[in-house]
Amino acid sequence: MGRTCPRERSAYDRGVEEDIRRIGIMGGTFDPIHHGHLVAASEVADRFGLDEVVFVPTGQPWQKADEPVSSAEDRYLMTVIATASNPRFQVSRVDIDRGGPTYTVDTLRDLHAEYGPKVQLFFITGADALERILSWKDLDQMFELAHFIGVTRPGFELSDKHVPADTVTLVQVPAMAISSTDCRARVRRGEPIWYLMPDGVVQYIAKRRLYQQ
Ligand SMILES: Nc1ncnc2c1ncn2[C@@H]1O[C@H](COP(=O)(O)OP(=O)(O)OP(=O)(O)O)[C@@H](O)[C@H]1O
Ligand SMILES: O=C(O)c1ccc[n+]([C@@H]2O[C@H](COP(=O)([O-])O)[C@@H](O)[C@H]2O)c1
Repeated sequence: MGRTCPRERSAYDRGVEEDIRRIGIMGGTFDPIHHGHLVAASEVADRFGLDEVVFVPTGQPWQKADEPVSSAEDRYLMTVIATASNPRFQVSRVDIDRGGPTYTVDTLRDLHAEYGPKVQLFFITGADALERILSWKDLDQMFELAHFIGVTRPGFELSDKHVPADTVTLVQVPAMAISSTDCRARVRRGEPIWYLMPDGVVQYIAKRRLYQQ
């Protein structure tokens, strides 16, 4: 693993005005959201002294175009349910409401426009997504709009060799061997998903009969 540090806030505070808000962005398809996402966001918020973390469900995840994805409204509501109890967690509809394929460069532009100039954005991404980041749209502009934080994920190597120097910080988070793919397969097979995600999300999946086939 490359550069890591147990507490990152001081490094990023240098030269930063006191009244600048530090906002984490946790983008994902969240089909469904699970405790791997929530633990990663919580851990990064603590290490980087973030004022809040905004969860941003994708509109159309263009790199998952070959896979069936649940409706944006179901994924948005599950994300709201999962984050509701944490006062520092918010959910944004920017990627859903923009329409079309979701590109992180647009997410960051829209959130900068919404939050105004006195904000610093930190985009949180798991090791698997970081591996593929060079395939994302308008990389140079994207890296100018936020600092990227790559987090560990069981089964994947966390490396910053895919990104330009100084654009990403790597962070170890408690290992949660959970994926949305596995959660969907469990529902299909009639296996429990309790405790892999917040109870309200388990109940929402049952109520809406998601992932039955
Ligand atoms: N268990 C986990 N630990 C750390 N990061 C995770 C974990 N699960 C997902 N992430 C990260 O959260 C972000 C959103 O992930 P996503 O919504 O695609 O979930 P997923 O579990 O990877 O879904 P799928 O299995 O459908 O691909 C990505 O950056 C991903 O790397
Ligand atoms: O910008 C891109 O081209 C791009 C390509 C693939 C994924 N992303 C973003 O990466 C985040 C995780 O995506 P996913 O598909 O792993 O759920 C989510 O915020 C996506 O919008 C972004």
